[in-house]
Amino acid sequence: MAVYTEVADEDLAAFVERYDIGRLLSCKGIAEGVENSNFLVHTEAGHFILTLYEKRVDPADLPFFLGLMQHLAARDISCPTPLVAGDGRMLGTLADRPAAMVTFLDGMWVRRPRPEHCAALGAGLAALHLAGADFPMSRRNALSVTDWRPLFDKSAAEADTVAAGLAREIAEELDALERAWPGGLPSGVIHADLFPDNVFFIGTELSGLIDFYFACTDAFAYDVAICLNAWCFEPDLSFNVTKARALLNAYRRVRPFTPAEFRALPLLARGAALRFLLTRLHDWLRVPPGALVTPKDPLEYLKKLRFHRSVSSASAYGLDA
Ligand SMILES: Nc1ncnc2c1ncn2[C@@H]1O[C@H](COP(=O)(O)OP(=O)(O)OP(=O)(O)O)[C@@H](O)[C@H]1O
Ligand SMILES: N[C@@H](CCO)C(=O)O
Repeated sequence: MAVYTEVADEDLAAFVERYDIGRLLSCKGIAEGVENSNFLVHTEAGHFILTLYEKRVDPADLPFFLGLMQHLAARDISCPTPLVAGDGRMLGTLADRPAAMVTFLDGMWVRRPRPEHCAALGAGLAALHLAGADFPMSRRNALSVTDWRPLFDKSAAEADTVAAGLAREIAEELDALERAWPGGLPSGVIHADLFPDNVFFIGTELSGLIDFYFACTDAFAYDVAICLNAWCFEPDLSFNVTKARALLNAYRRVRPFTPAEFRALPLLARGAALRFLLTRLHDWLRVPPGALVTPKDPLEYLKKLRFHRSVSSASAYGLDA
């Protein structure tokens, strides 16, 4: 579920009136997503998405996220464009939460991506990286290599209740990644959570990228590694090299990899797998009683991590040097 906050009808109508989008006709809560409360708003001017930012989003980061979407949309990246209210602001307050309205994107996310989808994703990701190059703001990645150990510390004592030996395996992986994590790779704005449920398609054509609320400034190839993890494994968690090759080749046709990025890819993929293993483990151990949210399986990412540990070069991902 992702409607944590109920909004009174008159407050919603007053909020919508701040924008030049005609009268409010209807508003429905959206069940998907886990972080924020989202509503589909219909007005005389069309459909929009209203988001109320819940506690995991730091309000200080909102100008970065909203400014980034505005910047990318102006450079032909199909992403939600924040609406600007009559007072010139993109951010308002509704039901005591920071709130914004963005444009609605057509398309659906793909439950079982095929190589064609992975190729479209690769090209879209590279285009996003290029389009973000002149975005003037920056945001530190709050879930990068130096943040993983403090995050793990919160779950270490209970990790073995999820899988025997998990605490030790994560601790060893952390040691290895902290020692070897590459610095100095080409960096800029990355999405950092470009999973299939954040990418809309119409047929095999990519129609939109959403959910920029983990976006930050970090290595481009790390974003690619996140996508390799999220898009290129089968439901039985076997690695699909055809999908990886499609993703990576489409990416590099738009933005070629440097030799250092090429070499770093297996390590970055391990790091990306560990990042999602750790956030999922944290959430798995803290499901609030009675919550309607289904936590995501941390062990899926343990298996992906083990795969990347067995990889010695980017050619295992279908990439020729
Ligand atoms: N601009 C948009 N156009 C169309 N639908 C959208 C848009 N933004 C969000 N949605 C719908 O709302 C759902 C939830 O959005 P989103 O993934 O941003 O929520 P969240 O709670 O922040 O996410 P998550 O749990 O993935 O971090 C999406 O799956 C999609 O169905
Ligand atoms: N994409 C994340 C959750 C939302 O950010 C995951 O699958 O763990």
